[in-house]
Amino acid sequence: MTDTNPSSIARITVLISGNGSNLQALIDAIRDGQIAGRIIRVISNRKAAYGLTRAANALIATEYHNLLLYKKKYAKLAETSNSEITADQAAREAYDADLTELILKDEPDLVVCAGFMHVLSMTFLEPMDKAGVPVINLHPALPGQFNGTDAIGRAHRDWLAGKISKTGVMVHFVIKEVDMGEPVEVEEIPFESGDEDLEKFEEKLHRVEWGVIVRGTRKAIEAVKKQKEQR
Ligand SMILES: Nc1nc2c(c(=O)[nH]1)N[C@@H](CN(C=O)c1ccc(C(=O)N[C@@H](CCC(=O)O)C(=O)O)cc1)CN2
Ligand SMILES: NCC(=O)N[C@@H]1O[C@H](COP(=O)([O-])[O-])[C@@H](O)[C@H]1O
Repeated sequence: MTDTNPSSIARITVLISGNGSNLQALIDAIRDGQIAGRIIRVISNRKAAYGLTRAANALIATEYHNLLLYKKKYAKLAETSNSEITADQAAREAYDADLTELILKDEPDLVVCAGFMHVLSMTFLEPMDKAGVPVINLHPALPGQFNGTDAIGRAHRDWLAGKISKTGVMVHFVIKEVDMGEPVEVEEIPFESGDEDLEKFEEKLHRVEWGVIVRGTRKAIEAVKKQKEQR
């Protein structure tokens, strides 16, 4: 991508699992010219993800990539094989390899995990790295804190227990170790009186996320551009 031609528009693939409010923040930011990019495909690991509807409404290509099909296929294979790895691990690795193929055929410049609730294995990360396509993830916690699922609930409980006084949101590069990749954009959220209600606090945190995912995606695109110009 260079600044003087249309290919300066970054091709972005977004992975989701749910409501898609962060996907919507990206769609709106691109529409408003805040991100020099185009979402070329939205892929969900859950069929009922409302984010698929948001993508379709924005005329973005969508795909449902179904892990269950792989689990059924490899459970059957396991009955007749003495493979070292479990059927579940084989299913996940095959799923991830096919997910990579699905993504790379679109020739994206960047992949954004926006509430993608699936731990990615090396059969995804290695080919993406080899293809030079960075993967970033939005996580509702500060670097090194509350990795994994239910990060918001866990932070909120620790605050109520007097263990912490702040949490936050980050966008980070995706590596094998979940939520341990280099941060790209971080915003702290100090807990305040009135945050005792978890549902209301989650709404406050989601509003912070919508800004962090836009700034983090923009920074990642700038890093990709710089890297390509240095080649
Ligand atoms: N290898 C990596 N994969 C993913 C990362 C990462 O940093 N490294 N980030 C995640 C997103 N994520 C947290 O930000 C996350 C998503 C899902 C899980 C998890 O435990 N998933 C379970 C299924 C849970 C469910 O279906 O509700 C699983 O995959 O078995 C942990 C962290 C994207 N992937
Ligand atoms: N570990 C990853 C994780 O917890 N991601 C979280 O999933 C939600 C997706 O919301 P959305 O579907 O409305 O964008 C967001 O809160 C995001 O931080």
